[in-house]
Amino acid sequence: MPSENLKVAVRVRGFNDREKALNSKCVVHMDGNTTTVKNPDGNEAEKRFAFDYSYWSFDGFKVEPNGYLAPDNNSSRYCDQKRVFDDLGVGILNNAFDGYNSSIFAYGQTGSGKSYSIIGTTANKGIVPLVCEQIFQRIESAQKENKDNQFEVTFSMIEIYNEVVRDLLSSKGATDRKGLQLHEKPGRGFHILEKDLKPTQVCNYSSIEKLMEQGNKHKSIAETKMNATSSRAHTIVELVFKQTFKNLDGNVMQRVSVVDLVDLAGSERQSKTMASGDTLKEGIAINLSLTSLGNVISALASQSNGQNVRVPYRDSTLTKLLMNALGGNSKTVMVAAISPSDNNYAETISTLRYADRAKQIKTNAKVNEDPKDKLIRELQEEIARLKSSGVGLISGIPADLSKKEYERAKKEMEENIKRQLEDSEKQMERMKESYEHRLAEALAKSKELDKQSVNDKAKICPHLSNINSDPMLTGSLKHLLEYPDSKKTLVVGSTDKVDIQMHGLGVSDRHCGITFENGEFHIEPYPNSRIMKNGKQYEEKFQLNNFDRLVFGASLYFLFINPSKFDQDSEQMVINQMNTITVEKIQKEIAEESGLISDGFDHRKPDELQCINELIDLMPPVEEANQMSILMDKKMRYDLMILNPIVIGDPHSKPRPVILVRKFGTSLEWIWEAEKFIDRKAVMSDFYLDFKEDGKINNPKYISSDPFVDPSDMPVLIGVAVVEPKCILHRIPLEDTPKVFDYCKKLAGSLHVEMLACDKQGIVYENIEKAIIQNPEKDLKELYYLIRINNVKCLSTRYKKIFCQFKVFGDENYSKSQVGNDSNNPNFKFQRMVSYPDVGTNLLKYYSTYPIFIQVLGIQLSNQNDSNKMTTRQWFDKEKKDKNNSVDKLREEVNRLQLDLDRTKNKLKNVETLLDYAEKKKKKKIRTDYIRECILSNNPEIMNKLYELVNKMNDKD
Ligand SMILES: Nc1ncnc2c1ncn2[C@@H]1O[C@H](COP(=O)(O)OP(=O)(O)OP(=O)(O)O)[C@@H](O)[C@H]1O
Repeated sequence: MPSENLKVAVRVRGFNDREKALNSKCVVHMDGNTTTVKNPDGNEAEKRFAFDYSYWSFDGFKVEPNGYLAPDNNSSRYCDQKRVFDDLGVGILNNAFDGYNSSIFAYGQTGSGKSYSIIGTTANKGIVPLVCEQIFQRIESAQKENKDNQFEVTFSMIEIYNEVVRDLLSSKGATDRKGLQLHEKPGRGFHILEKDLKPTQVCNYSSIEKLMEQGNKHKSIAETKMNATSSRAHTIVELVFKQTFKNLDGNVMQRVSVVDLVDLAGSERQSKTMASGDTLKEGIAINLSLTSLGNVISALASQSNGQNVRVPYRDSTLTKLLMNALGGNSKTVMVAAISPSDNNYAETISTLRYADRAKQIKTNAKVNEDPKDKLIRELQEEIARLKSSGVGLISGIPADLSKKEYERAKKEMEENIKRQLEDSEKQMERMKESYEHRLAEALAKSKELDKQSVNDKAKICPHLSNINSDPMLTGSLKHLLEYPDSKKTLVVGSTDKVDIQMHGLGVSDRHCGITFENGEFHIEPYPNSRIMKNGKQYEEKFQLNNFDRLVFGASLYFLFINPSKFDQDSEQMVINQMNTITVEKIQKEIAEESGLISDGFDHRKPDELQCINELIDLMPPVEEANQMSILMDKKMRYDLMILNPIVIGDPHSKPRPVILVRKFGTSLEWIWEAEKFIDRKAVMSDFYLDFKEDGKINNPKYISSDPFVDPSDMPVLIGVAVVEPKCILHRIPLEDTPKVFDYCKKLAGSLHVEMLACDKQGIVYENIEKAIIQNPEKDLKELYYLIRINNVKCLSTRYKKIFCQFKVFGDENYSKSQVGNDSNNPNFKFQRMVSYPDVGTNLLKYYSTYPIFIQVLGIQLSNQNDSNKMTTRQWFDKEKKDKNNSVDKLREEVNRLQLDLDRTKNKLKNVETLLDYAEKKKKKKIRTDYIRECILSNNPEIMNKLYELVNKMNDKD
């Protein structure tokens, strides 16, 4: 079989709710096999890519009554699941029957539609279920044709998270932290030993469906139990397909083909992780596999172009396992899933570039022969050889052999051949037996799965159904609310001694009770447990209604479903509800309830909406980090805030959510960018799992670098000072003492700054009058100046080693002053010469528009350390109480002010009415003591007296 290129398909989905709310524009166009992406900034040419297939699933579809998305008319360009299967899935099926290995892997950012193409939904099945479904249909017809043909299909489902491989079909294996070991075998690459990962034999599609259900369930459990994020995991479904049949010569043949279907982790984290620049993440292989896959693809592409480069398969678990799929014996397809939206432009381009490199890869698939098949073939050859050699020997018996000797040799030979023939036939028989035995086992297992299926029960029984950030995992966990015997309360908790076991951060051993009384379900939270219903936290018992959204602990989301209360076609109703409720919606509800986002959310400007969406996404991990801090008593607190980048001296960025990190009982605090926090949270989770296993914090990995906090000797931003540099365009010297403000816009100190125009040699113009340029637009051809930061006056004594940094037009990196002495008012005498030998319009515009932001940084000193006075939980409780108290105090103050204001308004009104009265009575003057009395009094009787007095007044009074 000649080598062939890896096939690449690109698929663009429709806008999701978030993109619609952001009023996104579609930047992707497809024409034939060409995909074009337009830069939303409009100042770049369109980028074009050509792939084997371009699938337009953006628009032009209708929803059929069973939920299937189909083209809305004959001329529609919409590409549905069937088309993808016809193009890619059928090829995989054919390969499997022809004895070739095949692999398909989906690449793209989170939410771009990878799982949709690979797995799909109940109504819109993807490649995996369709391939599995059709494999059995083909087997059935092949067996009808010839009863002797035997087919065997085994199924396995694994996940790679943080470089660890886990068996998703085993409840124990899915949460085994150490995972499965990879072994290398020459000629076979890396694989997992059968004793560790025993593929399950399957005999029909429904057993695969159930295994996938089970795999998803374990994936959801593993995600919460291990505090991991499913979009960072790679899922590999492997089908091994064996065919045993007689060839035209009547010889028994066996063909084995391996089909790998890979749903890769979201690709966007790769770039963001790298961008966060936090070195601590290297303590854990957050997504080493995806980075390595990129490197392997690049190397293979270079190899295909004739370059002699090493392919770094061994760098990661994923690349080891995909070694064959990518560069060896396999026919491979890659689906690049992209979002149509302008907001995702950068990610889309990066996905398409990745795919573009992948399409250059060449693979070399061969028809596979199973080792057992090889054995059979060898045996048959042996038999043939023996038969023929026997004959040869008989016919070639030396002439000098006596007749007796000849007869004996012939007999011996025949017996030998007979024995060997019997042995080989027995061996073949045994192989057949073991196949039948395994098939019986598979059938028994399939029946077992049937018994376990809670999905059927959930159609009639009230239950809690999980909501996952990966829509594919939503509904994969169901807790039935069944009350055995006289039980009135089902206890929910994290141990195996409760009725409903839930794994997840912040779920206590005994978290809450669910009671069924008078036809209604109620939840009673137990002390210190976090339970939310429809966005609101409850500490008292509350009632459940159909489709209530529940949060247990930090981030376990469930929907309450009581089918007995449905009056219509219940199943469809549940599916419809499930489809509309997402983790994002639940988080939005919580954010609204807590006042983090206010009314009018949907009418905000796209930039603001984007920022709020990012904030909503960060809420669960922030809650999880706080829970881990409590459980490990780390004395740390994480709070979300929106940072206006101008306050940190970055005028070119948009407002964004960041995390304020504080150490209780000290003045230490840090601001972490979202990317850094997300990476750190993954390390914290790993750390936490170690802690949970050992009960103590002793992993040497974290002794020197604690993921919960930054090292105390790391400089932090104290504040920013702003200098207006426009005068330097006129060569007018500037001496200023700008104030330094911190991120809360509080005064943090001041600087002494000078900007002095100079010549090319750095000599300051002495005659200022002569140096001045009236019209820089016309006359300024070159610009040289010195910028000096003479000293900093920092108001707080909680910093040492203070220094400044800034950028001016054209700078890539910051100019840094030297580090000051340990005083908080260091004298730097820092000076830098800035040179522009060619002044252009951009420079003039920049200096006239933007100030220079000088950042002041320093190392924090903690003036007090009361951290250990209380446990982290007590610190949280205290802050909550203090906040409530301060809210109560504020409320009192507001009420008092309101009363004062009402009183003042009344008094003013009295004065106005008195003056109106006087005017009506044609009085030109009014006595001041009457007005004073009017202001002081609020009594109607006195007011009436005043009217009388005014009436009696004459203008001489
Ligand atoms: N071609 C499509 N047609 C209709 N809906 C789609 C299509 N592609 C994706 N979707 C929908 O978009 C959402 C996100 O898709 P999906 O879960 O497949 O993304 P993903 O890339 O696998 O994300 P993750 O990395 O989180 O697993 C899902 O609700 C899915 O049903």
